[in-house]
Amino acid sequence: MKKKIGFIGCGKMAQAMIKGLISSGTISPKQIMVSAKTHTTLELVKEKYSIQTANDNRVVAGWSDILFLAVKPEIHKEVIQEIKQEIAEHTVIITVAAGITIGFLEKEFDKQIKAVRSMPNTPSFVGEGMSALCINEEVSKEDMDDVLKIFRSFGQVEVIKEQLMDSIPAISGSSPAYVYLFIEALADGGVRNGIPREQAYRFASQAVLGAAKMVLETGIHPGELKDQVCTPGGATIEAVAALEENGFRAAVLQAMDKCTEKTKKL
Ligand SMILES: NC(=O)C1=CN([C@@H]2O[C@H](COP(=O)(O)OP(=O)(O)OC[C@H]3O[C@@H](n4cnc5c(N)ncnc54)[C@H](O)[C@@H]3O)[C@@H](O)[C@H]2O)C=CC1
Ligand SMILES: O=C(O)[C@@H]1CCC=N1
Repeated sequence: MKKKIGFIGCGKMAQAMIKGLISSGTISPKQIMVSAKTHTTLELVKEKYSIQTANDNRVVAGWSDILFLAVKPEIHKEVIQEIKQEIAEHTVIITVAAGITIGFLEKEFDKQIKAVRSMPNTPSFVGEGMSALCINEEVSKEDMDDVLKIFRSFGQVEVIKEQLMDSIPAISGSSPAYVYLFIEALADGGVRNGIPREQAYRFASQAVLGAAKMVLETGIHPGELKDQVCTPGGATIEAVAALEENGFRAAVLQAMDKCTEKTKKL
C-alpha cells in the first residue's frame, strides 16, 4: 500500500493499530506520521516503531492521505478546529472515538470531507482486532478498499449501519477489559488452588482463546459448546450453576447497558 497514514493522538488505541499495521507488512513505518500532546510520547513511539513524528497536528493533517483522529471524544472539537484548513480534498478522515458521529465530523470540518467512523479495539496490537466502521457518501470505492486494507491488517472488520455504532464499544471496543477481568479471576482461582501465577495466566488465557476459536471456527451455538463441556453429574455443571446463581450473564448484560449509555453521552 502506497498511502501515507497519519495519527493525531498516539495513545493506547493508536499504538495498537500502528503495531498491527507495521507487523502485518502492509506499509512501511516511514508511511506513518503521528502527533501527540507530549514530546515524551513522540520520542517513545519514534524509538519503538521507527515512524515519523511531528510536534504540530497540522503537519500530520496536511501530510496524510488517510488521517486517524485517535484522541479522546472531548478533544475532537479543538483538534478539528486546529487542522481543518490543512486537509486535502482526497484525504480520508477516520475517527476511532466512542460516540463521535459522522454528522459531528461533517459539521465541525464545515466542508465536504471523506469521513469514516470506526470502533477498533486494542487486540489490534497482536493482529487480532475487531473493528466496526461506517462511512459517508464522499468515501469512494477506492478509498474504501484502502480503509478496509488498513483495518484488515490488524484484525477483522465489518461495515455496519451508523445507528449500531454506539452499541459496538460494549461488545468489542470495551469488552477486552471485561475479558481481562475474567482471565485475572480465573488465574486467581488457579493460584488459590496452588498453580503458580504465570502458569495460571497461560492456562486461563489459552482456555479463553480456544473457546473463542471454537465459536468462530465450528459455527456451533455457544450453548451447545457449553453443553459439550458439562459432563452429566460432573464438575463443570457445578461451576455453571454457581455462575448463574451469582448472576454472571445478567452482570454482563448490565455492564454492556452501562457502557452503551455512557458511549451515547461522549
Ligand atoms: N483504548 C481503547 O481500548 C480504545 C479506545 N478508543 C478510542 O480511542 C481514542 C483514544 O483513546 P486511548 O488511545 O485509549 O487514549 P490515550 O489517552 O491512551 O491516548 C490519547 C492520545 O491523545 C493525545 N492527545 C491529547 N490531546 C491532544 C491534542 N490536543 N492533540 C494531539 N494529541 C492529543 C495524547 O497525547 C495521547 O497520545 C478515544 O477516542 C477512544 O474512544 C476506541 C476503541 C478502543
Ligand atoms: O473506554 C472508552 O471510552 C474507550 C472506547 C472503547 C474502549 N475504550
